[in-house]
Amino acid sequence: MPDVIVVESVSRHYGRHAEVQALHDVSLRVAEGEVVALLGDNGAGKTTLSKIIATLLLPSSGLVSVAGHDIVRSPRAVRAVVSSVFGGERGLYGRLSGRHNLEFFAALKGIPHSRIEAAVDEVLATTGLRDAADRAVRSYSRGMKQRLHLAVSSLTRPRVLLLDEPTIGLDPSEADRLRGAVASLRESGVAILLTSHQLLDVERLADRVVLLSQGQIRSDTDLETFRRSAGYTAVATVYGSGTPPRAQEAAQQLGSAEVRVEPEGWTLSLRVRRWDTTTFRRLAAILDAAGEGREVHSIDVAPLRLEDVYSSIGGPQKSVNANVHHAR
Ligand SMILES: Nc1ncnc2c1ncn2[C@@H]1O[C@H](COP(=O)(O)OP(=O)(O)OP(=O)(O)O)[C@@H](O)[C@H]1O
Repeated sequence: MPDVIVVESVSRHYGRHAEVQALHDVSLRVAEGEVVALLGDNGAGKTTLSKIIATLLLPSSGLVSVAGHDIVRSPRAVRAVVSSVFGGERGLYGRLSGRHNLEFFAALKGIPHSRIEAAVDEVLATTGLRDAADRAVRSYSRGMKQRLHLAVSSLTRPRVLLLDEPTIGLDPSEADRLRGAVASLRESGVAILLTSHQLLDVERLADRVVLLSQGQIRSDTDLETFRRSAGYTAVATVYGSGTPPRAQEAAQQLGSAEVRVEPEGWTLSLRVRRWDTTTFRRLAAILDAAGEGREVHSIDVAPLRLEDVYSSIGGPQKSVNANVHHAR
């Protein structure tokens, strides 16, 4: 697939004396029909990069092109193929129906009168809003408004969609519907740059994950590699009572371990490289240590979540891998 967004060695600073370096030598590509998730803590530079691609900010140095158009030399051509969805309540007309909002924006975007109806019908279908099309937007749920934003953005059939926190504040089923709408846009070949702190969005939608930290790209991998970079694949939690197991021993044998002791019992949390028979036997040996007077009530094993990967490689670094907490 051809690359639709090409960012090459982009730097951007703010301030009269360039005291804030928001982006430093950033290179990134997004292909047609690809969803790339841009992850990073607050202030990492995500918004700055999105704004540069949307031609709202100029880079201090470096090159950016969108669908073959240079953002500095041909900003109009870029704007014609890029759509941004920042969401929220702003920008929609509450008293008008969803369909009328779309017709209004279609006219504003210069879609010829004869093609407006078909364009509106098409985006209502992709965003799952056909049934609600003739209701006033003020009666829409937050998720429906968010999908209407997406519909407005897709009216001109953009080649690039910049999505910022698309599911924030949505309940799980609304968030799923929104992800469905994004997935169908991706199917139609749109290149999507997704900025989100909701790692479920990333997990469900992204083909690649780019981790930005202090204005620099720390990693750029496919979703699976990103997941593996945490160095473990499962999280096991053991609940029991009596003498707590020794965190240090568990960490040596199994990877990383944390023991929490509470009046009613203890919890052993483990991050294991692999949940297999060797791991299972080692864990059993630790728990079964003779004469320690310990009872195991349950063991939960869950596959690694993206949150765990992010906190282990991108979030605050943990220097200790065996901890004991005593709660009172
Ligand atoms: N207009 C501005 N003037 C000065 N500094 C700015 C300006 N906009 C952003 N910055 C700084 O540039 C850096 C990158 O900010 P940016 O908003 O791109 O980060 P972000 O990753 O989008 O953060 P968030 O997740 O909080 O939205 C931060 O240090 C920020 O304080």
